[in-house]
Amino acid sequence: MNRIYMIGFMGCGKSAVGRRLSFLLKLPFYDMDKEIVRQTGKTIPEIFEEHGEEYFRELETQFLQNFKNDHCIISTGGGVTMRKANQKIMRNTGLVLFLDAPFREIWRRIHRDPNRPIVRQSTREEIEELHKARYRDYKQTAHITIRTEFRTLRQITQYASFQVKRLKGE
Ligand SMILES: Nc1ncnc2c1ncn2[C@@H]1O[C@H](COP(=O)(O)OP(=O)(O)O)[C@@H](O)[C@H]1O
Ligand SMILES: O=C(O)C1=C[C@@H](OP(=O)(O)O)[C@@H](O)[C@H](O)C1
Ligand SMILES: [Mg+2]
Repeated sequence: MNRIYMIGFMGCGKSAVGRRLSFLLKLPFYDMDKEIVRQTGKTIPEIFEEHGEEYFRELETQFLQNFKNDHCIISTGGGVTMRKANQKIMRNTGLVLFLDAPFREIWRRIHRDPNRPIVRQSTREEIEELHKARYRDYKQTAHITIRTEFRTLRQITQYASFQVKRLKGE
């Protein structure tokens, strides 16, 4: 299949860049978190509070296993690479783009956001540890790593588009 997946830590820009890239490449856009909210009728914090993180992880895997559309852009949630099965599905069904943002920038963007339950429950130090712990999985899963520091959303989107076309031989 011919999908484009955006991966990376919370706040690295997956949703924002994914949406812009979908306009640029004229492809439908899906945000996994939004799809899960739509399917369950619950917000992400509600799912975490009522059922726990493991249940949310299961919903992510089910989404990846059951999703049928091809030729589209999918922005994932920052924890999607925690499961090897998810890594495998993504690599086997599309191109995987990792948005690599510096932690201080990530923290600035996410620390006051009430919609990210993991941030709400943790200290800055804990989130920084999580960023470090996940970094290798992002790198290993991605076909392309894009460093976002000092780049605007527009520049990142254009660079992503260029890399996608290059890898597809267009
Ligand atoms: N390169 C960037 N420059 C400026 N703002 C950015 C950049 N990348 C992301 N943002 C902003 O940071 C916030 C978090 O981005 P978002 O796309 O929701 O991240 P993610 O989906 O990876 O968690 C949004 O308000 C977004 O517009
Ligand atoms: O990193 C994580 O474990 C999570 C990231 C979130 O998505 P974003 O990466 O879009 O913030 C969302 O899936 C959930 O809050 C858990
Ligand atoms: Mg997002």
